[in-house]
Amino acid sequence: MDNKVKIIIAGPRGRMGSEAVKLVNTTEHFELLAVIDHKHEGQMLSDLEGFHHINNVPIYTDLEKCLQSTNSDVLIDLTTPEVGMYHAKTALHYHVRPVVGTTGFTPSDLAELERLCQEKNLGCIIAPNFAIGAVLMMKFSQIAAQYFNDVEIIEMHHDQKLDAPSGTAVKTAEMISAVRESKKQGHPNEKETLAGARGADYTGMHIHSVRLPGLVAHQQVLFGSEGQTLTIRHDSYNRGSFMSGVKVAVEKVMKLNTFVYGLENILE
Ligand SMILES: NC(=O)c1ccc[n+]([C@@H]2O[C@H](COP(=O)([O-])OP(=O)(O)OC[C@H]3O[C@@H](n4cnc5c(N)ncnc54)[C@H](O)[C@@H]3O)[C@@H](O)[C@H]2O)c1
Ligand SMILES: O=C(O)C1=N[C@H](C(=O)O)CCC1
Repeated sequence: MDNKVKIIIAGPRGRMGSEAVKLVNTTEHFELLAVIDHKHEGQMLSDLEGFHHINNVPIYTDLEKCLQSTNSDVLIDLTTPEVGMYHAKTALHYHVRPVVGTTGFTPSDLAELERLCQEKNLGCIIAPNFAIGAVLMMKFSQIAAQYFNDVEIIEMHHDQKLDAPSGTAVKTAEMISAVRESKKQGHPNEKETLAGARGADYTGMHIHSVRLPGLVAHQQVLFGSEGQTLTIRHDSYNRGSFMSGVKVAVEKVMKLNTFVYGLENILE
């Protein structure tokens, strides 16, 4: 019996999932037991392009079947919102701790997962952004919002992203609104002559989503008051930037029996 954390990764061929496979495969105290894909059932990961060097990792298309056949500790999910929600719930039912980077969950999805964690007395981490710099950007923005009531969030991502606004932008807005008095920003009589010009409205602050090829994941939070502005900005230039956060989350979730939403809640 070894002390390695036994891990399943859902979405191994994706931009994030393939980095996570690399991380787990090169971390001594982690062991990749299996992966969940929506195809290639019955094949081995080593059969697939880019993974020839990774031995003894079966591919399942059905998470339940995988959980019944393996003795795993943690499920890392990097898929899509609907799939991620199903995976997180299924993992908890099988007493496996989810670490979810997938974004696009609704508040009721999060509440449901929190309830399930309580019922099962199990840890689960939902992290809209695993990059330490992004977590700091959110924390610094929360501090700044205590002094600046007017704020706009501009998030910029690659054009293959499915959800808008990004999970990071939503989390930033939530953290800011926890300390900011709700305020409808801009001129009281402002009118959009082109629908959407002012972006999404979150308790009166605005969120703008940019999608362009060439981008990875970027966000700036702009504050303004009399005669001054403050801009807090974070840039992820590659998916490697998220991996130290994934590693910490996997390690921490093993010691948790509660639901955690946001990496800021587990960083020391
Ligand atoms: N938390 C973070 O730090 C962070 C960072 C980057 C991306 N993300 C999020 O992670 C998710 C994935 O992003 P990406 O850029 O890697 O996307 P991607 O499209 O490159 O990868 C998603 C993968 O999920 C797989 N998939 C779809 N349905 C599946 C199913 N039923 N079973 C198994 N696999 C399935 C797809 O085949 C694909 O390979 C998105 O929600 C994104 O917003 C989070
Ligand atoms: O590439 C993505 O997709 C990203 N999604 C997360 C979000 O929605 O905030 C984190 C950054 C990258």
